[in-house]
Amino acid sequence: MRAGIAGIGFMGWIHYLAYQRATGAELVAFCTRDPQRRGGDWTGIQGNFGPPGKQIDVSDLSVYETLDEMLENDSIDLIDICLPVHLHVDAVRKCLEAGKHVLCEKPLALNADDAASLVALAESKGLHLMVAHVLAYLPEFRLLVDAQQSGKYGKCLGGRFKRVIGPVDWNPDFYNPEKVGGPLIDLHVHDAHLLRLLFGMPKEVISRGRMRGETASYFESMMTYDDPDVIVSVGGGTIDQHGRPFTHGYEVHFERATIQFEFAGFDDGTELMPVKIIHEGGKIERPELGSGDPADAFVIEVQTAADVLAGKDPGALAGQLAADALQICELELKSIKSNNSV
Ligand SMILES: NC(=O)C1=CN([C@@H]2O[C@H](COP(=O)(O)OP(=O)(O)OC[C@H]3O[C@@H](n4cnc5c(N)ncnc54)[C@H](OP(=O)(O)O)[C@@H]3O)[C@@H](O)[C@H]2O)C=CC1
Ligand SMILES: O=C1CO[C@H](CO)[C@@H](O)[C@@H]1O
Repeated sequence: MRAGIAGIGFMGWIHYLAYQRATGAELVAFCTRDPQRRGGDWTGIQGNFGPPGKQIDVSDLSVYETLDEMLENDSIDLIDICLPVHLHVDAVRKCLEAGKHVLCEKPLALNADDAASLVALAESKGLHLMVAHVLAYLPEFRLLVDAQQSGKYGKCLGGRFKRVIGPVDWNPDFYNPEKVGGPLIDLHVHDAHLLRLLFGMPKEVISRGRMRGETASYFESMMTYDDPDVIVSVGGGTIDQHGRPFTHGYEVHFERATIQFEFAGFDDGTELMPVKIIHEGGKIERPELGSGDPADAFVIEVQTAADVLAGKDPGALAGQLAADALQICELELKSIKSNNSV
């Protein structure tokens, strides 16, 4: 698979690093508005994980200022979209119209209708639209999906999930529904996608939350499914207190095992309650889960995209799952706003 990255920011850099390590997925091009970055100076990029950006060798890469120019390169199979979310819909549409497969960073769009229209467009063109929902490739979360799919611990009966951050002062548009969509669409969508993978679409959603403008800033949701035994609660959002770390975690129970995990990224270091699988009968297993570097999951992600172009099932990357995840977030917002279950 020959790929071109659109947008060189935090995710553009992480995806670039992933292509350096992936097999079968080759980065051949990128586009950026920034002349310095077109010259390979990617210093100054720094996200909340991964190494800082550095000078890269662009001699073997085709470099463009705009996506339109990059789309004229017939040798590119797939465009890897690492642009801000408010640009995703136009960018994905353009790529599909130009006959390119797409791997788009999460969330696919700012709302479920736009996401569904992109999925339909890809289908009508016979192209793959994949969404880089990375959680399903992080080993701490992957093992839940694998256990659910293999049925090795019996039915997945439910769980509690959380994903919370401190104040978002790095992005003034964070709570703007036209730009980022607040924590529901930017952050919680990771869990909505995971829940969709584990449990399907909920039958009923009951959410309560604190609003900030048109979007929820902090919320708790209960979800029920066709199977009355399955009970899920999920919470998240922003706590506006400086120093409050990013945290995520879960406790998920199956018929024959319970799995627990917690992570906190404090300013002065990370703290972890590593994954534990508590088996029926009480045996506690502490599985070895790779290097702990989240960047590894992006290598698997681009490698999986290449496998999809070679004929494999898209699995967690399927565009429809990303559209469903946005629909779950919208159901939660609707429940919060109406003070009713939906
Ligand atoms: N999976 C994950 O863990 C994460 C996913 N994300 C997702 O990745 C996507 C990109 O986020 P992130 O990399 O953090 O964002 P950044 O702001 O760091 O990078 C986005 C890049 O898009 C380009 N761009 C082009 N047009 C515009 C425009 N009009 N306004 C702003 N930027 C523009 C810029 O690159 P240039 O100057 O080269 O054109 C910019 O650097 C989002 O969808 C986000 O939700 C983000 C963080 C983590
Ligand atoms: O997906 C993401 C990971 O978490 C970040 C917050 O810490 C989000 O802003 C980002 O979009």
